[in-house]
Amino acid sequence: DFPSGYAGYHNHREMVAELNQTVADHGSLVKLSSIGKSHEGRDLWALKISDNVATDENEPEVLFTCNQHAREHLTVEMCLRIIKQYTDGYATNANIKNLVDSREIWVIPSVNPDGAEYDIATGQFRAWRKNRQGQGTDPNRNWGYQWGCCGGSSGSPSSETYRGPSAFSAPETQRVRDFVNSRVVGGTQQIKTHIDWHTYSELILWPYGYTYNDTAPGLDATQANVFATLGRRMAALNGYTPEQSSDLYITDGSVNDWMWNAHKIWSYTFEMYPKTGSGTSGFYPRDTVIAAQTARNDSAVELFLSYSDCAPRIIGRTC
Ligand SMILES: NS(=O)(=O)N[C@@H](Cc1ccccc1)C(=O)O
Ligand SMILES: [Zn+2]
Repeated sequence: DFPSGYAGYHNHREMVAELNQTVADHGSLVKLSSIGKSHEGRDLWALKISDNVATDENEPEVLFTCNQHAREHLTVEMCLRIIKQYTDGYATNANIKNLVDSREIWVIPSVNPDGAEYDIATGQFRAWRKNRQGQGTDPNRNWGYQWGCCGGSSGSPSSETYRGPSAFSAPETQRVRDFVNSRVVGGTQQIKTHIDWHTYSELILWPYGYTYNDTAPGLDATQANVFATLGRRMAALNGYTPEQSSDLYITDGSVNDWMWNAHKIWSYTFEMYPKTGSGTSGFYPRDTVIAAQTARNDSAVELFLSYSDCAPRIIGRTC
């Protein structure tokens, strides 16, 4: 379990209990389902939030994924914050009610539960990043677009950025892939926008990560402008630094590149608090920061949801 000073973080059992409590408290707004199993057999939970939640309505869908990287425990708290905002807030906040009524919101609070549990299993943090297959695969180098193309990952199993033996070799990326693929209804991908939550550095990142170029096959200048404009608008609200992810460093096989190329989903990474840290200490802020550092993103998430029907509207275009 988490060491003292970190009890406010949810371990896997506590996270599942929180999801079940949300179903108990807001049964008409949420539907909890498993999209399958992790390598070690833990359920990968997805919570759907919407009015008429049992019906697949013709509404734009939004996906939030958290905890691809095991040690980035603050991101689980961020996904739980989004769930709380858009369920508890429904009855009292008109903006929240409008967004829940007009969208279908999917939240996957832990993509890598095996790694997250391994990181805390001894009661001392292990600074574990990857999943638990063999020496570990980095889920965020295992996605199937430009996998291993460009020096943005490692072929060495011991590496922190090991891409795996093949694209989608990790059960966890396979399950999220299959879920997203399943949201193609009548030939149209219903999920329009996505945020993948990470720590740390306080950044908002967008594709492509595999190339330094702003435009590349499947991503033209107008689309790059939409990514940057919406990214900058969100950064103005949470104080993070907005940039194309390759401005940070080249990555290949990241979730954002696949979401965009395979489905044209406007897919971002948010790197949360802290802005800087000494090595791995930055991954372990005490639980006293959880409330402020998750609520810090409330307005950026609200703006994101408001543009999720048509992100190009941010630059005055129609869909
Ligand atoms: N969370 S992190 O420290 O691992 N940083 C992320 C940053 C990142 C995320 C998405 C695309 C490119 C880069 C990573 O996957 O390397
Ligand atoms: Zn990460």
